[in-house]
Amino acid sequence: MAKKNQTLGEFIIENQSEFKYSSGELSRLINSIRLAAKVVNHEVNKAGLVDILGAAGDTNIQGEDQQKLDVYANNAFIKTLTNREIVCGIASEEEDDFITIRGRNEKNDNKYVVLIDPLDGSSNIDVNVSVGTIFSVYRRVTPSGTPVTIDDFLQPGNRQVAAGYIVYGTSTMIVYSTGHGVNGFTLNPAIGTYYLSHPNMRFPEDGNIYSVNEGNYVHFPQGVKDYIKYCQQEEDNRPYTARYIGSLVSDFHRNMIKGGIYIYPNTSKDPKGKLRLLYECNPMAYIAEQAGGSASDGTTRILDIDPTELHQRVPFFCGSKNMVKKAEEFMQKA
Ligand SMILES: O=P(O)(O)OC[C@H]1O[C@](O)(COP(=O)(O)O)[C@@H](O)[C@@H]1O
Ligand SMILES: [Mg+2]
Ligand SMILES: [Mg+2]
Repeated sequence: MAKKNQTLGEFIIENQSEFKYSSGELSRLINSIRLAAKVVNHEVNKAGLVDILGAAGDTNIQGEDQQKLDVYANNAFIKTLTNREIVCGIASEEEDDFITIRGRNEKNDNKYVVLIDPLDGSSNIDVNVSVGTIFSVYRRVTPSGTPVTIDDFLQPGNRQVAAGYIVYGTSTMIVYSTGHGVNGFTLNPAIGTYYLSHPNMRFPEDGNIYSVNEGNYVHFPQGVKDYIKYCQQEEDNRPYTARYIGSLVSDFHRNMIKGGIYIYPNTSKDPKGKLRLLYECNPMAYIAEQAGGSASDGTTRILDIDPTELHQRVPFFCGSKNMVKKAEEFMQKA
């Protein structure tokens, strides 16, 4: 049973046996993410003082200008996971292709692959608005000891064994699940320890917050336009409140605590949407469902989508169960 203010380290050890394949490997993996998150948090917190603001000068495979903090966070997570010899492969928003991790003597019998969005909400880095990191963990499908292949990464979200995010905001938190509910841990920066501050997090079934970039309204599908009109009507407990931080992790986190829906639909500009299935939508959908919420692409459950590409994009509707259901009804009707 999760005890409030338990440290993350204690929680990981205590709950290890809950995990079907428990061999300590997944615990060590979560511990590595905890460590890398502290390294990144340290840099984020003094972003204005050190040369970490602004663009790094390169573009990633998505055609986006990489920010210096994107690159820093990417290196921090890859280095930590590689050095601790805890995974056999890593895929990242900031890497064109997946990385094969070769352990000692070129043999790697680690069982897990990790997919990460090292820095989520990059457009907010330079303006001191909260950003995050998102991670997703799978057991490999190829034989242990052999180099990973793309098949180890292109698995549907319902096969995740763990997922979570770090939010670097007014406080720094790790929120994750290994399939037994969602727990949130807050970092005490003075001593560098995470404490269980939000045990058993649950999405309220209903909410009154909607998060969507209405600046793209004219490009939205009719169903989304109709749903936004519905949110703005004077009726029942509406109009809802519009809140959009522009960092998926932060918008999701607020909506999970208060009740709400986040929508990044396909648009006439981006027919497949903007967010990436493997390291943004799958892990957030996993957390949402573990917390009693739901996530779809407007019709199909996100976790049931069979991935075909490492950086593929999907429309994303995620949050309080009844709000997502209502938005899907508008998408079907349109
Ligand atoms: O500026 P827009 O088009 O509203 O997009 C904001 C969305 O894009 C993202 O920044 C994409 O993530 P990255 O910053 O990791 O590329 C989300 O965090 C956010 O919700
Ligand atoms: Mg992102
Ligand atoms: Mg990112």
